[in-house]
Amino acid sequence: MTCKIRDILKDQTPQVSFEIFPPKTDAGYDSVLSAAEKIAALKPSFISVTYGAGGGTSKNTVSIASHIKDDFGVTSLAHLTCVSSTREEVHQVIDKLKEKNIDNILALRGDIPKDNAFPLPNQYRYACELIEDIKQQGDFCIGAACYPEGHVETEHKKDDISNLKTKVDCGVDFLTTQMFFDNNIFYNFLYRIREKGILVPVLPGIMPITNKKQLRRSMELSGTAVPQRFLAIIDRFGDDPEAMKQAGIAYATDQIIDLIANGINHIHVYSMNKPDVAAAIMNNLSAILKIED
Ligand SMILES: NC(=O)C1=CN([C@@H]2O[C@H](COP(=O)(O)OP(=O)(O)OC[C@H]3O[C@@H](n4cnc5c(N)ncnc54)[C@H](O)[C@@H]3O)[C@@H](O)[C@H]2O)C=CC1
Ligand SMILES: Nc1nc(=O)c2c([nH]1)NC[C@@H]1CN(c3ccc(C(=O)N[C@@H](CCC(=O)O)C(=O)O)cc3)CN21
Repeated sequence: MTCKIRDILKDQTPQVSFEIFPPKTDAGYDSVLSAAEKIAALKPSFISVTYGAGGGTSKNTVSIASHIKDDFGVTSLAHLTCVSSTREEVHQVIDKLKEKNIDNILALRGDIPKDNAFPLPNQYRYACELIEDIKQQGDFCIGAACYPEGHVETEHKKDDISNLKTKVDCGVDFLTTQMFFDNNIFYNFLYRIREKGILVPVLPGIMPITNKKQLRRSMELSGTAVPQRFLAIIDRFGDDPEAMKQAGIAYATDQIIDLIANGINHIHVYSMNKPDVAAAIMNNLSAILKIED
């Protein structure tokens, strides 16, 4: 049985998906798998598995994504980045994904590692080149990333949207957004891209910030604006781990409820490897996720 995310996204009942990252070393493998199992037990619409956040690659993404699908019974979305690999290496990973019958790939350029030369001659430069290769190699459902506040490397927001249109036209089935902490930024972005003819489903990406260190790391990755309302939370609760966790989960829940209230039915949550955070969010939404349109 195939389970393509583009088909899941046709369902108009509110649904939540989660993201996890593979271990940095093999020693962490079992604990990540156990977190994935607990998150899968919450029955999200799918679980995505990153591939070297902040640069680099991961040899465990394919294996974790295949356990999620085959052993834990939840659709998986394997991230694949192309900037830290040769074309040949990328083709080998695509082959492995095909072998394991993984239907969904999030095709990313990837973060540029600090000490690497970029772009390398004859290697990948943009996500759209990766998308073209994935399409040639198999029948995958392809997702890609988009940036409601503009990509950090792009000078003009309008260039970012025209680059996004080029990317989507290469054969993207759905988009996930970079994290944002103010829903108005997302609504505005959605309006602007629809106006430019980008019509694929867009999943807002919500990151529950449950400690101070994570906020710093997330800001480095995304360059996202942090609203005053959220800064006040960090200021007041940042040094009390339990209070910060509760406030971060409540803030993310509030964003999700507002999105669902405004007709956005599929939400991607960057809860990363934290089953307790994922469970708390699901619990906060228990009645809302049963509502039919
Ligand atoms: N869920 C996730 O894991 C997410 C990851 N990211 C990360 O964001 C980074 C960028 O990845 P992608 O969005 O896939 O890259 P991309 O290739 O779509 O865009 C990268 C930059 O190049 C520009 N660009 C794209 N296509 C172009 C073209 N044809 N001509 C000229 N300029 C072009 C874009 O405007 C942007 O500034 C990666 O670090 C990725 O890992 C971002 C959001 C979510
Ligand atoms: N530029 C960019 N690269 C990404 O890989 C990425 C995004 N943006 N935005 C969306 C998601 C969010 N991602 C994230 C977000 C936070 C952490 C994080 O907090 N990492 C901590 C903890 C790691 C650990 O516990 O081992 C870190 O310090 O790296 C990781 C990946 C991955 N994704």
